[in-house]
Amino acid sequence: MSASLLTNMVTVNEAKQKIIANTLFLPTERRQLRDALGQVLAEDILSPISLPSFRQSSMDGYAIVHSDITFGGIALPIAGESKAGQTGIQTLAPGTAFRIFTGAPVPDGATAVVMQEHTILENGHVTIQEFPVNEGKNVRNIGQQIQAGVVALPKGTYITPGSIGFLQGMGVENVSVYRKPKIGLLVTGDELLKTGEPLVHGKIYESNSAMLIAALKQEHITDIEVRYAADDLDSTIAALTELSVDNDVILATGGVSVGDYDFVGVALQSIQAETVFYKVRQKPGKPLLFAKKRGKLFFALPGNPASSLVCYYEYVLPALRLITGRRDAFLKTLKLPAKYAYSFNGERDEFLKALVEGGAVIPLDGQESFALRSFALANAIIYLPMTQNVVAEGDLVEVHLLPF
Ligand SMILES: Nc1nc2c(c(=O)[nH]1)N[C@H]1C(S)=C(S)[C@@H](COP(=O)(O)OP(=O)(O)OC[C@H]3O[C@@H](n4cnc5c(N)ncnc54)[C@H](O)[C@@H]3O)O[C@H]1N2
Ligand code: MOO
Repeated sequence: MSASLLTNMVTVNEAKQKIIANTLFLPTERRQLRDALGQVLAEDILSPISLPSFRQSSMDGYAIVHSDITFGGIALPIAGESKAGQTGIQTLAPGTAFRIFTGAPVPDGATAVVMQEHTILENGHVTIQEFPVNEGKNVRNIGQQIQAGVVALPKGTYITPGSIGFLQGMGVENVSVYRKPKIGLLVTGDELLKTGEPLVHGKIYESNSAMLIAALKQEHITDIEVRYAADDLDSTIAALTELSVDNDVILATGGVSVGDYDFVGVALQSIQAETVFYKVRQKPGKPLLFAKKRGKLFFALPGNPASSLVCYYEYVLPALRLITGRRDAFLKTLKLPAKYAYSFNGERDEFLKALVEGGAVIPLDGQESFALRSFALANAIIYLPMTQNVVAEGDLVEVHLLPF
């Protein structure tokens, strides 16, 4: 690896700050609301209508004038019916009741709805057993949820199924959102076999690409171009060059350390990507490299599977979220008591695969960077800075929740 790549190792915090400082929003696009799940609004959405847009009954029962009910047991003649979907405007005369159903328009003049469990129906009359009946009872008012013309959802909102339901309910069809990134994924390593190929001595089944594609899918990112490069400089340069044409973010796995066959760093230099940092004072994932070129981001992830995935969650995922307009870019962080003692004496901060259970966090067995069994069972990562290298049972530790 050439001298200029051997920059000083950065700390975890410095690396994260550099990612924040080097990410720009991707362009926006207009999308059908129903296709915008997992994207971020690039505009304030003003409510085109009030919700509800007419007075609605929230119960099956009888619409009345509440002041008619001066004592319990008053009987009112049933003068009409309002059912959900009814479009004509109806008017209720004082001293009468309307049969009404949930979601139906409350007739003009009616001031309350009495649920049918509080009534007795006999000979075309309804006896109201409730007293007093408060004005507005069981009536959803116009604009009670939201008034027309106000901000329904602000720019920067992450679109969830709840957001889609809310906007759909006010007739919104299209929204402006930040585009999802296109990802180029470079897999390097002469030892790698595809599933189905016979296992021979010295070879392993390639697993990082499936793992990273799955992680991207959890972020609703599916536009992924995968290339494989042999462990030589020319094919690594060729693959990175091709992946840089159409993609916004290029991820490489493997070949980023100092071995004679680790070409990713040099190849990135050859294509004039500017190294932002190389090597982070962390375990696992020390040789992580972050570079950029004309707005495109390059992450060279260490080949060890657990290192790759830790670096994805701690650095790549936040970068992907930042460029797509998300404010909550980093994994959700909380402090929890450790269920078991743990200590280390290395000179790097540690990320531990962990399980949050019953209000505590368990560091899992098998933290080596080649081992994925612990990751397969984990729902969180414990972050231990070097200043907290001895953890006693019950000590509070920083926990990063994995997305599920
Ligand atoms: N002399 C030194 N050697 C190493 C250092 C160091 O500082 N000095 N750092 C070690 C650390 S820490 C890591 S992490 C690894 C990173 O190595 P590379 O990124 O160059 O990755 P490779 O050598 O290509 O592979 C490492 C390991 O992972 C397996 N691998 C790679 N790709 C895949 C894949 N797609 N699917 C499954 N497994 C994969 C590969 O077979 C190796 O076992 O370097 C240390 N060495
Ligand atoms: O930093 Mo490496 O990821 O420990 O094995």
